[in-house]
Amino acid sequence: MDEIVTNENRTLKVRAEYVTKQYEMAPTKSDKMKSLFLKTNFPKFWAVRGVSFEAYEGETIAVVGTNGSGKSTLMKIVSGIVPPTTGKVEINGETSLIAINAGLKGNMSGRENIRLKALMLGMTDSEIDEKMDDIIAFSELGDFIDQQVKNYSSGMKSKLGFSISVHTNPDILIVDEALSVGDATFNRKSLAKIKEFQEQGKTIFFVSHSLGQVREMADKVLWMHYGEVRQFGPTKEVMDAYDKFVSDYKKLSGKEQAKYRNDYRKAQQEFTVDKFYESELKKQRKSLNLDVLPAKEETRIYEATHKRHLAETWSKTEKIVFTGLVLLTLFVADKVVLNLGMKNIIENPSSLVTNWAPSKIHSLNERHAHIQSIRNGKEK
Ligand SMILES: Nc1ncnc2c1ncn2[C@@H]1O[C@H](COP(=O)(O)OP(=O)(O)OP(=O)(O)O)[C@@H](O)[C@H]1O
Repeated sequence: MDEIVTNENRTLKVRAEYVTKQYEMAPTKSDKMKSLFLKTNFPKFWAVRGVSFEAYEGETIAVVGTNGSGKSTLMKIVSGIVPPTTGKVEINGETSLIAINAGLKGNMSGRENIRLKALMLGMTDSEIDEKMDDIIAFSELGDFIDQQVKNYSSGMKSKLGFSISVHTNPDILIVDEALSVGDATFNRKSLAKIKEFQEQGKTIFFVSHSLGQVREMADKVLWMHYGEVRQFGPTKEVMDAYDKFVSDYKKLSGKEQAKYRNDYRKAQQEFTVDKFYESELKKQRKSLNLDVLPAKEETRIYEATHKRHLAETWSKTEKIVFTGLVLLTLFVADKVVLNLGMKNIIENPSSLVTNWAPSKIHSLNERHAHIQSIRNGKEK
């Protein structure tokens, strides 16, 4: 991404343009598998519909919205775990996603997970050795650190994930509800850590249902509403509008609420990139007070709104061949090459492609060698 600096001398860290994510509503896991490789007719819907925003160095952005509005999906796209269907996200720096369970391997101990995740995030062995005690102490897991993570409660997993991420010093931190599952003491400590990051000028995204926390911590709020950005701007302005929406919605009768939800869900099913392109053109023409935009700009918007992610353009056969090769590689490499876990890969095989972004290949190969040596050492 080209270095962009605002007139307040702030560097652009994340730019999302016309991002969408389409999911298939497959009822069971095996249906989901089938839909990856065979032609199926499960209904589709758009969990994210044409989201654009920019985030600068030093900004703390809260992502709010009702359940299922697309907050986590958007954060996974920003952190590169899930590819968008169309549109693009440009990142200037290293992201670290803290979500309950994110990137933790259940069949390994907390201590082994610390080493693995830290290696994947680019830390060297000696840096990890140096920070290991601090990470364990911050996580408050005590002797449980040597237990397998699959036996942890969700709060314990969140504490471990949070502790690892804040000690790996990312410059773009994405916290997805991890702040709400710990106990009160841990949450206070986590908030203090986030404030420390704010003072250091990092870019922070956090998903939260705690509206008080949002007002206290965020500079800006991104309000997601049924997959769209309903509003993005200064905290007070957006939160006042959000509070008003919540209180108006609560005043509706049960029947009216159901109609409201159904209308939006229908819009999520009927969304198309073509319709979105047309509405985007109208919006821009109106804001510039023009009947038509310059042809070059209309073409640019067409291409940007229709740009499909590589992983989403593959044919079913290509997916079968690629997945077969990947499963074989993972088997040989003892399933730790990308720290994704089988469940994630089955649910979202294309995440493998995004994690092999060209700029990361060199370091991932190096880290893989490290990881292998840890595994070999452990098995001796
Ligand atoms: N892998 C998936 N396959 C199919 N649908 C999915 C998948 N992941 C998310 N969804 C759907 O996408 C929509 C958005 O989900 P998402 O988790 O992003 O919402 P959210 O705003 O984070 O919700 P919450 O506040 O409840 O955590 C939901 O309708 C969800 O069911």
